[in-house]
Amino acid sequence: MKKITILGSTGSVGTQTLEVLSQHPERFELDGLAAGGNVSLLIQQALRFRPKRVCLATEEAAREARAALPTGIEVLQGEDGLVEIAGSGDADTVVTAIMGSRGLVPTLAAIEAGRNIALANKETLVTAGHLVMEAAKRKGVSILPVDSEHSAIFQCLNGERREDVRGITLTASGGSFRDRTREQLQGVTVEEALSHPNWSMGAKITIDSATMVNKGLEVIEARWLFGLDYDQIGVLIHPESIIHSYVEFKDNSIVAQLGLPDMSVPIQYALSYPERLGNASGRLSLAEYGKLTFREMDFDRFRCLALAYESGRLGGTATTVFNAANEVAVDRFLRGEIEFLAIETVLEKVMEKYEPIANPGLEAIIEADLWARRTATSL
Ligand SMILES: NC(=O)C1=CN([C@@H]2O[C@H](COP(=O)(O)OP(=O)(O)OC[C@H]3O[C@@H](n4cnc5c(N)ncnc54)[C@H](OP(=O)(O)O)[C@@H]3O)[C@@H](O)[C@H]2O)C=CC1
Ligand SMILES: CC(=O)[C@@H](O)[C@H](O)COP(=O)(O)O
Ligand SMILES: [Mn+2]
Repeated sequence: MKKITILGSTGSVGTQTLEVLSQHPERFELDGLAAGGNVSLLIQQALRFRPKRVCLATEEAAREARAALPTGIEVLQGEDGLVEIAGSGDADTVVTAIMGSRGLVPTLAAIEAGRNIALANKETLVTAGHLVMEAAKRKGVSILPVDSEHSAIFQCLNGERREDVRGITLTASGGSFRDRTREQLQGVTVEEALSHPNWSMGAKITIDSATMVNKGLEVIEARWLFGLDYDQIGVLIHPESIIHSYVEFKDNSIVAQLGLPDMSVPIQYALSYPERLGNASGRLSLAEYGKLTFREMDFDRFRCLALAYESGRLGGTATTVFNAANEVAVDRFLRGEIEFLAIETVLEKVMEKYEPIANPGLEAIIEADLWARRTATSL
């Protein structure tokens, strides 16, 4: 029986992870759950799955959960509770499904405690990939990708020699506005931006998909997960989201992973690896699709992707700052404070003002993250 802790259990990835667990009760047992403010859903989840401990973001939410849950379920609270739930207990695998760089410190705590990581929270690797990968290597734990593209690459690389890899290509749906010109992006609404053509996901990643920041974060995530140079990581628009990504080898062979756009597959694989388990989700029929289409990435149209590559190539704290500035800009857009196109402007201005630090430790990372948040808020 594999014991699982989920950070971010009430979100899109978190709820789908619990569905995977419920499909395989003979294989998985829940150890801990952590959520932000959705107390009623967390209580329902805890009553159904009976973890040993849960955590909520605030004291008020934790009090409400304590009143509703049996005494056998310990209720923790805040950032300290999150670190405790990630690093103590009996979990074999911690699923990091919190949004944002807030996931970094609990992920490091889980690694230090020897847990394997099923990593959905890409912002963790963008913020401090070198620290996470070094800690994982030192502790001998696996970082198993949940992000669909990285799960695809991970599957394509299975049993292959790294020196035989020429490069990888991450596919991008193009997001909510893929058929619009830049001019047609003036004045788009939050509701329009939240309407993803293929995936149902949390608000922040859906906006990232529309700006193409999501693919930028994924390029940086891939650099750390697979130890590649940025020149070896390409992006291709694939509107159907059926080919989840592919690897090209030096003999010109391309190996791709295909499937319906359904996160239960990569979530389950990260939990069951190296085994594959049955999945009640739909099966892909290529005959039904008939054809799959592709378009060259346009870096002038999707300027944020170019900025992500630039920050990745600068290295050090540049990606920390890129990520934190983006988190603030997306939040401001979602609250109606800035226009959609201003997300890009905020990113450009913050990056222009910043001088990255090479090989930063955790303290320097946290400082850079806070600086970027303050700067992105003030623009
Ligand atoms: N959704 C998807 O299909 C995919 C997502 N990802 C990545 O996975 C991560 C999660 O995405 P997604 O599930 O869409 O996001 P959601 O916004 O749907 O969920 C975020 C989760 O984080 C929780 N949370 C927020 N603040 C805190 C806090 N202070 N302490 C503890 N938990 C907190 C939320 O709790 P609450 O709701 O209770 O406030 C919620 O459970 C992101 O990094 C995203 O990029 C990657 C690939 C696919
Ligand atoms: C499901 C998943 O992994 C998301 O990151 C998804 O890839 C978003 O789609 P696009 O960024 O390709 O629009
Ligand atoms: Mn993805």
